[in-house]
Amino acid sequence: MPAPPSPGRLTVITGPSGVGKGTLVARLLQRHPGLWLSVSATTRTPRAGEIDGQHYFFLTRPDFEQRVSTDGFLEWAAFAGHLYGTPRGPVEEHLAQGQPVLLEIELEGARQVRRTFPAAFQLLIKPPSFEELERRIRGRGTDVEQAIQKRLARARVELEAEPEFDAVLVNGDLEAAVQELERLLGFGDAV
Ligand SMILES: Nc1nc2c(ncn2[C@@H]2O[C@H](COP(=O)(O)OP(=O)(O)O)[C@@H](O)[C@H]2O)c(=O)[nH]1
Ligand SMILES: Nc1ncnc2c1ncn2[C@@H]1O[C@H](COP(=O)(O)OP(=O)(O)O)[C@@H](O)[C@H]1O
Repeated sequence: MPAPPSPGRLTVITGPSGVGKGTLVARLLQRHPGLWLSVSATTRTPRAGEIDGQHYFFLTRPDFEQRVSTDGFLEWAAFAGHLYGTPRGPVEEHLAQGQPVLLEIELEGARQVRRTFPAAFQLLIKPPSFEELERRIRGRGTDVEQAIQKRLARARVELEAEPEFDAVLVNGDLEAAVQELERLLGFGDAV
């Protein structure tokens, strides 16, 4: 059983698109408001209902590249034709204040964090099956076919990286998965 997230602990959550990372993290944050979730920057266009500064910071590609050149990202990567990055300043500030920090990022970013923050806890979320993953991406209704195809192709690579992770969580039954996530992060039975 891992120790409760110590003050200033960094946790990385990775997993294929549509596996339920956002859903799980939202439930976790509701139950544990002391956790802080990093808001990423991206060059992709907002989906219906996504708010700039809340779900993502939506940047133009030149603005994103400018921030790369000034070392403004803790990590960044290309995914399905767009760029995604973790703004460095807020993460460092929250960690310095002793607050546990969550990053919800794809595989290449997780690998970069493994190099720069080797003490970070790295968790892979898996679907019960590939067919269920595809059902969830399609059922979400947020992506055009081309974006779905890119995400499914990438999903196979991400799932093959399982041995790189400190822990693996299968998101089958949602409530059971939230409880397992709490256990893995050291919250025990606390709700
Ligand atoms: N490396 C990296 N990946 C990110 C970041 N923010 C989000 N991602 C990942 O980018 C991928 C695509 O995210 P998104 O376009 O929101 O699609 P979704 O995963 O299908 O909801 C997901 O795997 C996210 O975890 C980031 O700051 N850095
Ligand atoms: N345990 C689960 N069982 C069934 N559907 C789920 C589960 N977790 C998430 N979903 C659904 O799957 C879809 C993708 O979830 P989402 O959180 O957007 O994934 P991600 O952030 O990993 O791309 C959403 O429609 C969500 O409601």
